[in-house]
Amino acid sequence: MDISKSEKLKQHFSTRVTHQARHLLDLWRCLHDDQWQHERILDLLQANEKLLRFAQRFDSPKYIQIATQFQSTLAGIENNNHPSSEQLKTLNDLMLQLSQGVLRRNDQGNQAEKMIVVKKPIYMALNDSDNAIQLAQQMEYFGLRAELFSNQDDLNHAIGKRHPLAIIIDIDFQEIDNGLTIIAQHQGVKEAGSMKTAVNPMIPVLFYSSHCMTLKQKLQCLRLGGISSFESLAPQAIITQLESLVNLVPEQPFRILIVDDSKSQALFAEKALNAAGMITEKVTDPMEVWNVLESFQPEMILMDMYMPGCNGVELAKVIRQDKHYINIPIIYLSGEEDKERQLAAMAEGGEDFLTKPVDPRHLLSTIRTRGARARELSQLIARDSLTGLYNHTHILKALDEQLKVAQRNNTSLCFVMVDIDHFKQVNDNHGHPIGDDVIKNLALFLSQRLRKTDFIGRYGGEEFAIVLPNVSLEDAESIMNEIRNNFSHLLHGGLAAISSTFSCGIALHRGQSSNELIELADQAMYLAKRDGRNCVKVCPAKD
Ligand SMILES: Nc1nc2c(ncn2[C@@H]2O[C@H](COP(=O)(O)OP(=O)(O)OP(=O)(O)O)[C@@H](O)[C@H]2O)c(=O)[nH]1
Repeated sequence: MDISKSEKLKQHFSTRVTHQARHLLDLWRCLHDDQWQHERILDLLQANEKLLRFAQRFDSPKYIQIATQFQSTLAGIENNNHPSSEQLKTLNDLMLQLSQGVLRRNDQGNQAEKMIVVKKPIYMALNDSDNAIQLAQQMEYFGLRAELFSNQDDLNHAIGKRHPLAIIIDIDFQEIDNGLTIIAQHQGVKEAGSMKTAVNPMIPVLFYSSHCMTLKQKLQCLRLGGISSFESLAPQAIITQLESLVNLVPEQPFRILIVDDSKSQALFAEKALNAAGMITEKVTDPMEVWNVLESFQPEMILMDMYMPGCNGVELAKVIRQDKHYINIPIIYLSGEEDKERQLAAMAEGGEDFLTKPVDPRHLLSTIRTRGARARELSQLIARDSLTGLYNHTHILKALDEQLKVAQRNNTSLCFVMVDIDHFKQVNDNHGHPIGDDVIKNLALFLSQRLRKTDFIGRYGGEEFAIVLPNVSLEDAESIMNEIRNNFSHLLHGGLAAISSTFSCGIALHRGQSSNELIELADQAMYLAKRDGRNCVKVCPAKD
């Protein structure tokens, strides 16, 4: 076989591996909204077997190893139908590794492992073709591929042939309300105005209207699978919405600490939570809570009210005195039926009160709702309000944590500083709102182009800091150069349409402390500014 033929075959299998990995990740993601049932496990096993087959033909050791381990862990679950916390942890780690591989780039430096990311296109049907072309161009810089349609027949044909990642459609495409009618046909919803739900999974749709939509129209859009409706074609908002659709990183399972002196009750709660994919740790001696809090780092505590030695309310009070656990939701689970006592217990720091015997569905829905809120809250605390990236404190925390991981596993790590060029002039010449727009676009751009497992933070005003785990200096430089180049083509500020550039300094971790590493990246960035800006410098410098 000649080289080009074998290369072609390799590419063919690499695409299949990527597709199959994405499919497996999708199945895994759906599982988190549901219970672990036998059929679901069989689906996962089947998808994983296929992935293993493709990976073997593509000769990819990394994917073979992930799929083999996934298979043996799943096979262990098959018999008793729901996973233990240990099995959940293993599976989750494997899915995380898989998602890193099929994201935008693979940084192993090994050609055989480099995957081609095939993403479904986005179908775009807008009356304003100039704006559609401009939006499509901007989307391309974010790695999103759009296919444009100027008539309904072509659009219908394309949807019939292949479902896109999403559709962006004018509600008045070609004629009034025609966009809504087209989508209703494809989503299997006949009466757009009724409460009927579609039979098949819906294609995500972003509805656009050049005029102010009525509430009735907005409701129609929602019922037709609309994830958003827009009255402006500003790329940033649209790309942010699309971004959530391509995010493949599996959500981390909830970590719940169960405190109950009754072994059988603790076991009952553990089984119910594990069966819903949550990781648990149980403590039957309340005096042990402190040690487990530290080692397990739970996101929520499910606590019995009456235990020997101390009761749940006292324990909740002590836990809350520690600033690390001040916001941790505590849910009491008890046979206490006296409402007054229940309320008194909640006033002492409990989030909710469930009376035994509790219906497992009630238990799960309480934990999911409280857990999701608690996660949102901690995200808000860790995030910068303008960009949604980690704030200064948390990016440094992420750097410290990742340095420990790199040291423990003997893996590489790069720290990156990014600073927008001549930003003062942007503000002075175009005003602060346009300056803010540039900052937001760069944040979105970095989030889009880097792996979801990288850590991106807003370090200061127009300065960003990035932690790239498992990346060599050469790869980090080439990624940041590609991002720098693409960013310089982006347009910001709507009608003002200005472009902007950034300078970048990268330092490779070689056993330094976090402060030393920051200092090195800063020095490299200084060199980038000194050498004319709009460039990337690395430290240690290349010979
Ligand atoms: N619009 C906006 N401006 C900000 C924000 N934070 C900081 N700035 C501005 O960013 C500018 C930074 O300017 P300088 O540090 O002088 O650097 P520069 O003009 O980017 O020049 P070089 O870094 O040397 O290329 C200052 O004018 C700050 O007021 C923000 O959140 N929004």
